Amino acid sequence: MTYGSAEVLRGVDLQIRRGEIFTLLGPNGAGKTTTIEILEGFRNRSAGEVSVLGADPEKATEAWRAKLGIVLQSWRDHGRWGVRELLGHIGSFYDDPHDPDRLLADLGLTAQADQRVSRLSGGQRRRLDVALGIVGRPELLFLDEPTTGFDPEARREFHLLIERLAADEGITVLLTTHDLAEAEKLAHRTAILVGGEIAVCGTPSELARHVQTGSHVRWIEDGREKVLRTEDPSRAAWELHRRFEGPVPGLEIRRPSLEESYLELIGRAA
Ligand SMILES: Nc1ncnc2c1ncn2[C@@H]1O[C@H](COP(=O)(O)OP(=O)(O)OP(=O)(O)O)[C@@H](O)[C@H]1O
Repeated sequence: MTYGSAEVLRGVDLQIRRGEIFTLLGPNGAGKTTTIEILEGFRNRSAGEVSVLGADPEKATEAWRAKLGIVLQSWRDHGRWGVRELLGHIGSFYDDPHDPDRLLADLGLTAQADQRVSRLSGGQRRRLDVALGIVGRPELLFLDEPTTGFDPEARREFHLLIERLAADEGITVLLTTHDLAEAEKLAHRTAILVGGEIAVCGTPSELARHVQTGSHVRWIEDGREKVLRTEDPSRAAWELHRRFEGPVPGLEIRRPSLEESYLELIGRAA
């Protein structure tokens, strides 16, 4: 995918299964939003093939669009609307919408039903965003960085909600995030996008295996900390022991956390 002459996606090859919670993880500018905008049919691609629910998003029909739920990164302000009123209004565009009160109850927004949207907290607005995304009973829900700005409690509740939607309603969820812990917690599978390419794709344990390669061996030499990344830390320690002709000052061998490995991966690829 190119914007003018700038190539921002290169050979992104993905298959997402029905009923799956799939996260697209990556740093700022990795191409996550561009990818999902192409899948949503909001952005025309410059090359490649795309099929979403059996159709090419560029040739989308209204019937195809009605099967999607879309929660955008930026809030489209409907601040003057009442919460229930807005949900009922958006629902009226669909054939078989959810009952607004039921949905508000499911999302923990019953107490806010008669409030103006502009009065909601950030977390409540995000939950309303999700309610708006699912009111038409979509088969596929796109969520672009849904938990940005959430406190830990709101994040946890949101994760439970997404898990429930996938389990109870069989909705396929594609969610973008910067947060590795979120992807690990929530996703059946995750693709890490770095610089427009998929660096790794798999289940949380596959991700850990791919990303967490090697150990860090640290020691002090000439008054400075040295770090070696290696697949064979015992050999490295043995060689250091020989070189120092005895105990190695400050020797430490540690397997990096998944978070550290991820940061290293995106740092290396950037
Ligand atoms: N309309 C546009 N015109 C030109 N370049 C764009 C446009 N939209 C995005 N880009 C560039 O494409 C690249 C990918 O952007 P994109 O928004 O897809 O990344 P992202 O992974 O969603 O980032 P973030 O996490 O910051 O939202 C970036 O370098 C960005 O500057």
